[in-house]
Amino acid sequence: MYTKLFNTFSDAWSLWWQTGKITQDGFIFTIFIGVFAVLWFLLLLVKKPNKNPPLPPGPKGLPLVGNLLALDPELHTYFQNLAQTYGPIYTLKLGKKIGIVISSPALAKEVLKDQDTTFANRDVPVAGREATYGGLDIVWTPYGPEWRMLRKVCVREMLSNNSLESVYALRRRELRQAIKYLYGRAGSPVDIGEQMFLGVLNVITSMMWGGTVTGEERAGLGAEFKQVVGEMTELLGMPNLSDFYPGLERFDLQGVKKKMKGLAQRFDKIFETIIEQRLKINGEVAGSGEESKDFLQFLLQLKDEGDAKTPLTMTHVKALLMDMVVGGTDTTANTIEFALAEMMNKPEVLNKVRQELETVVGKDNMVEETDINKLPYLYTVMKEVLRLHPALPLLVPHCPSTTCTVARYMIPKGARVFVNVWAIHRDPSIWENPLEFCPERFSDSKWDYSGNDFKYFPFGSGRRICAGTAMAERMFMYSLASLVHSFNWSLPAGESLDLSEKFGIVLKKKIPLLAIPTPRLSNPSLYE
Ligand code: HEM
Repeated sequence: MYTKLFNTFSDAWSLWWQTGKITQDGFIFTIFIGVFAVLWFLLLLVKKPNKNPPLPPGPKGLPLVGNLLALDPELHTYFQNLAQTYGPIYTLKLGKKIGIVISSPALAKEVLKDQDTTFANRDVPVAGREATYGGLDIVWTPYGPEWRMLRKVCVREMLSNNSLESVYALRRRELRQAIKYLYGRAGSPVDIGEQMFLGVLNVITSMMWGGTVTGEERAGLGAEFKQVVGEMTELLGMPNLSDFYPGLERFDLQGVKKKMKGLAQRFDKIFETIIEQRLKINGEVAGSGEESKDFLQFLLQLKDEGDAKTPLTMTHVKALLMDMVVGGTDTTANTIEFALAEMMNKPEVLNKVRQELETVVGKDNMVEETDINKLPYLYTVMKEVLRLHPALPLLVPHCPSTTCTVARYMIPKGARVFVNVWAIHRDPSIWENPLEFCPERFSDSKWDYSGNDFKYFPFGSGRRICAGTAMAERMFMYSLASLVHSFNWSLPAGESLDLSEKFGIVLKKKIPLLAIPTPRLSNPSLYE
């Protein structure tokens, strides 16, 4: 058989040579194709086809460290600048970790809506774990039954509109307290962020366990608590080597873990004391029907009687208290501070808000929370400040639970995904004069922050959307309306307004706003 095949082949060979030049050209072509086919076949054998799509593009990094050395601490602006070069999705190599940065509405939608279940997880940083008893709170618990249980407990019992309605008296009391304090400081500069922080903290702690900070303690403790929460949110946003090289965690080279441990312990001591006192009182009044009706009481009851499949432990109780204190205070207080600063910088906006308040509330009355639904212009101020200074500029980073594809790029399981909502809110292709503070852009109420529009989503979107939106909205509107209605505001002599930001997981003013209140209501007794 081989002889027959050889003969056929050599016959064809001589025929080619004998049929002249054209045949010789054909021969060379055939040889070329043959060699090419063999090489291609060999290549296929050596290199298996790569079915995985590539990672998104990104800046070249150095061996071992990747792009870590180039990171700027002001991550939101740094990420925005890189997006100009690498586009709306890019990769950063952060030591052993892959970071993915998303900066367009279409891709934010793909991550937070189309593939929400996959991305509803967190890559828990060492600082987050240290602050929340090992990540046992709502913010850091992975998506699943435990997270659902924690979120349901908080939203239903504390943060829903119905629960909030039932404790309006607490908010009113705390806000009146704050206004009275400011009245006492008339003519002297006050730290607006600090006072608003204390106001929100008091509302939250009184909703949780009935405790507040008043009188003499107010100034001192306000500053202390604000500093502790501020440092915690700064550590949560800071790039930490222990997150990028898990093997280095035990060395804690930047001291992030140690610092966070110290800060968290300060709150833990308060929580322990309060829980201990409550358990003692509960023992004393058991069965008399005189038990407290606050959030802590509900949690302690749930701990004893809750679902056996997903139990609520004492550690969960403390982690939830930590979430409310850390997640609810700085976010809301910083937003109110930015709003007053932006309005003082644009007196025409401040005057418009004031006029609206004079019409709806009048100079002979203090603002009530029921008034806030009748203040549409103030509402646009809130939306605009949340556009320009979203409290969480990169949301809380998300993390896919499995390797997946976004925009034809591979996003590996466990990557840290930053959605740069700050950059989307300042994108000139979406917003006219994006850097200008202009509440009127929200006049047609086209935009809301329910998480359905990926051009504007200051509270996030999807399963992990902020759990405290209703509370933030009420506290912001009620506090800002009261500040503007009750006082005229001016800067200390020789000071100028600074509107720059400082990055942390929660954005804050680089320079705190110090402003002087001058009472403006008709009757001093209103401030009592
Ligand atoms: C102006 C005020 C606030 C803003 C702008 C804000 C914004 C956000 C954002 C962007 C997220 C992350 C969403 C994501 O990961 O995709 C978040 C999460 C969260 N927020 Fe807020 N927030 C505010 C106030 C509050 C308040 C007052 C509370 C509670 C008292 C609160 C509780 C939470 C919690 C528990 C989470 C974690 C949700 C989860 O992972 O399931 N926030 N918030």
